[in-house]
Amino acid sequence: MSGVILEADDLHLRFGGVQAANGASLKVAANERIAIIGPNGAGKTTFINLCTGYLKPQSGRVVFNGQDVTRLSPQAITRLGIGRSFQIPQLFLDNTVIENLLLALSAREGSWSPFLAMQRHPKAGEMWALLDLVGLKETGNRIVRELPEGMRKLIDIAVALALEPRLIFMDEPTSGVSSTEKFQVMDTLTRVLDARATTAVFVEHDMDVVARYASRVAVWTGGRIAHQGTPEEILSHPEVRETVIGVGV
Ligand SMILES: Nc1ncnc2c1ncn2[C@@H]1O[C@H](COP(=O)(O)OP(=O)(O)OP(=O)(O)O)[C@@H](O)[C@H]1O
Repeated sequence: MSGVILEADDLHLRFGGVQAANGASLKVAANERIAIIGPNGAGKTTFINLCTGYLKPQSGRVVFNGQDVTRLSPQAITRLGIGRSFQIPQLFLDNTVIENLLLALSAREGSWSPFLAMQRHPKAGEMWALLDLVGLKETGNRIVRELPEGMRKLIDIAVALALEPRLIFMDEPTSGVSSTEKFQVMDTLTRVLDARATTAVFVEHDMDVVARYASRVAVWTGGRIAHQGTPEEILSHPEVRETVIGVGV
């Protein structure tokens, strides 16, 4: 595979009696859109946590752009260019959208800008441009708590993108989003990722979303990949249909 930017190699992590990563390996090439699917408890979130520094494996390694990042902190990994968004958006609910974006940026720079100085932040212009790109410019001054889940998802992703990652891991970008909003959220997201040449790996339970937006699908079971291929190959694979899709992924 050419243009590999991230390689996770043979990751193992056990929580008590649960082998959450059991030889998890994945190569990610620039500009891919990889969907990770699999049953509950298969180790999908654990894999994201291992690649983004939130968990450390008992063995195996993660290499990003030729650098071993396995033991680095989440902040150090973020600074190197790996972003992530969460299943439940990690936002300051009582602050405005733009304050959330600026705080993320301040955190990356290792500073803590007081909220009152936010609007004068040197990057404020850039943040408004990013909000415009995700179609949320009108909401910049709204308090996050007041916004619907679909918007919060996009804001959480915008917070990750504010840090200008080359690669972003997204844990269920459409969970909690209504079925009418999900394609809108994903269309916006794809447009922004394309505009910024950002590679993406996302956990997804919605097979319509997988079919429409993934360039490759990795099927997770028992802490590692059981199958991978194009959406067409994977979504028509008899074993995947029976063991993964059939159980209500
Ligand atoms: N911090 C933890 N401590 C103990 N066990 C954990 C921890 N995190 C995950 N696990 C266990 O590891 C296994 C894999 O969990 P993980 O959340 O990675 O699965 P998942 O595929 O993301 O599931 P879901 O689709 O439900 O989000 C599960 O059995 C889970 O209970």
